[in-house]
Amino acid sequence: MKKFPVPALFVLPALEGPSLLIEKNSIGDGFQTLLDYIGKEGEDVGDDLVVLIAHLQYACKRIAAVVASPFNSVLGKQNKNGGGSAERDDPKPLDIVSNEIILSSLRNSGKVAVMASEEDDVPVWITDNGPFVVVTDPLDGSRNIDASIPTGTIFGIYNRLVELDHLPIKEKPQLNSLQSGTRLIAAGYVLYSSATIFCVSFGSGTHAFTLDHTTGDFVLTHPSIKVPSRGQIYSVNDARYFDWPEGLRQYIDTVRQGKGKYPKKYSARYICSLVADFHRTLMYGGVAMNPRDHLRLVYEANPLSFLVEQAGGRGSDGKSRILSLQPVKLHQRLPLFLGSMEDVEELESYGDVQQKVNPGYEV
Ligand SMILES: O=P(O)(O)OC[C@H]1O[C@](O)(COP(=O)(O)O)[C@@H](O)[C@@H]1O
Repeated sequence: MKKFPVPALFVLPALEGPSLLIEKNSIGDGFQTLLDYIGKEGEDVGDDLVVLIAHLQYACKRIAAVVASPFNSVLGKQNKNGGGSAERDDPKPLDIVSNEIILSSLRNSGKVAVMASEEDDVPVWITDNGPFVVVTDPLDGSRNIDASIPTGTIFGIYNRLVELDHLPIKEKPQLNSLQSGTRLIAAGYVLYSSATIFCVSFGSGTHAFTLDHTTGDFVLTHPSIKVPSRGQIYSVNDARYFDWPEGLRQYIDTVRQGKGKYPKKYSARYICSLVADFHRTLMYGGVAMNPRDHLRLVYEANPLSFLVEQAGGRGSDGKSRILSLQPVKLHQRLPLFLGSMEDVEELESYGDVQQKVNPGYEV
């Protein structure tokens, strides 16, 4: 039998059972956990941000436990009392629990001035001298929870705008939260799936850490992720085909037939859970999209665009770079196209790809 050269590997000794083989990372040796990686010997993001990330990862471990709990079936049900608003969908109890878990961790960190959440009408002012502003969708894809389909937490981190400190408490949380995506200092998501993955960027590459349930640590498993410049997968809810504009129909028809710039027939993948669809796109390339005004600029589009750009890809609203858009309101929705540079650029070249018809779909 042909022998393959063994790549540089190191072996993490397991307490019991088979050893766990993990590819040696390209950032350097020794940065095995998320907290190692962002500490002084790693990317050194600064003490304040280390404290914030430590609290955030703790919150996400708690959410991971809640979504996997046998007792979550009640929490997954729709909130019959509403609780949404004109701009927000009705939250499920699990959305609310996740929101509270994140809020309490951010409070405990002492490092956060404002938290703006997809689940709250207005941002919460936490502490005057907290250096950071956190925007978050605490549990995206919660409509999937009863079927145990993956969900995720999305977050973005900005510096607090000290020049706004003199403003009244009614104004400064909102203005701090409406910063353009170009000002993000970090962003990430946590995927709750067969593995729990914490994917983050501090502005120099996108890195993913997988939860090791034996130690409770997020271990670096995907350093310096590069989204392939071209994929062969499109991800969209194509039951909406007849509500799409002509340009988007043409694009999808073209790549399905292998008649696009990349002469291969594309495959479709759509989980209908943004973090899961985005994570797969980061790994395999292609384009993940929601062409109607549904996903939110502040909580979803900006953080994920930051991550995909840091991985060499593109985040677009079908016409422009997402990160360059100035948010005008907190719960602003927009069409979203994320993925491989060449795929997103090719899609944009069809011009008319934003779905204007948005009748309100039941499922
Ligand atoms: O119904 P569509 O247009 O396929 O939208 C699905 C998208 O909506 C989401 O479920 C988020 O919407 P909600 O915030 O209303 O749950 C994403 O996870 C998913 O990608």
